[in-house]
Amino acid sequence: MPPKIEIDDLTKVFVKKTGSVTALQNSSMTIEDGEFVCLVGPSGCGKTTLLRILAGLEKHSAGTFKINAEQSKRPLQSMVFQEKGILPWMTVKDNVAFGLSMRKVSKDVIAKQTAYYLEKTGLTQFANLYPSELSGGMKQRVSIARAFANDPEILLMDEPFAALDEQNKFILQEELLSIWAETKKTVLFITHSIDEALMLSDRILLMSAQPGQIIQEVRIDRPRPRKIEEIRKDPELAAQFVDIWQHLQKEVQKSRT
Ligand SMILES: Nc1ncnc2c1ncn2[C@@H]1O[C@H](COP(=O)(O)OP(=O)(O)OP(=O)(O)O)[C@@H](O)[C@H]1O
Repeated sequence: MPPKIEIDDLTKVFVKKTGSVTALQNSSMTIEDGEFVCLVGPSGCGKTTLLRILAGLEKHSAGTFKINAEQSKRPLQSMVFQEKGILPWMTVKDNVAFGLSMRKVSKDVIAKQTAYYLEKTGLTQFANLYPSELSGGMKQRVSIARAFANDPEILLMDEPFAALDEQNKFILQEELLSIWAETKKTVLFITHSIDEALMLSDRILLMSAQPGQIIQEVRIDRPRPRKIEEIRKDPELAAQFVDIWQHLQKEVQKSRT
């Protein structure tokens, strides 16, 4: 099977009146079908830009990328953002159903898929509430439920849990992993948290300071769900934590000078 995502020498230059910014330069990576990959890198290195290009929200300046689709009727990608991902004028249920209803899927399928992911994310009893009535954690559950219900070829997640408290973050990470294990979707997930990357990933890709390039990859061969205590106790994972930490320190330093 070909890789699910193939990115070759991708470059993005933002041209502004005051000058231009090279957000990505000759960035390359391949992501296998069903892989969960976290992108980690210093602020401003182009992580969000890369995701936005893959989502079709931004045009790249040079290079190529390809998302290999399995089914022509499926959307190529769904994106989950840190905030503002859900529509305030729609109920929880309608938000989850949104992507499917845009695709004119039959009402029965929409009802079934929506009910399934509401249940999976613990939202069934809140189905008729509006976003303003929800906590931050519940809003992110709605985003995740909608993204999976949409049944895309790949999922793009841009720091989806960054604004949540530690407890909620942990619960949502577990829920995400449980749905991912069932669906085996290919996920590209941006995080600033090394712990989060170690908890979730098959592979962590480390990016350089701007302009962003992939400069190292770390494989995490441990069964999931992983517990933070296990990550701390495991000498290999602890060493990987330090390695990634040092890499980030170095790149942050570079981006400041
Ligand atoms: N629409 C835009 N116009 C001009 N410059 C932009 C635009 N979007 C991003 N940039 C610039 O591109 C660079 C990369 O931004 P991007 O948001 O991709 O970084 P990031 O790695 O996601 O950062 P963070 O971790 O802080 O979210 C930054 O210098 C940013 O200012």
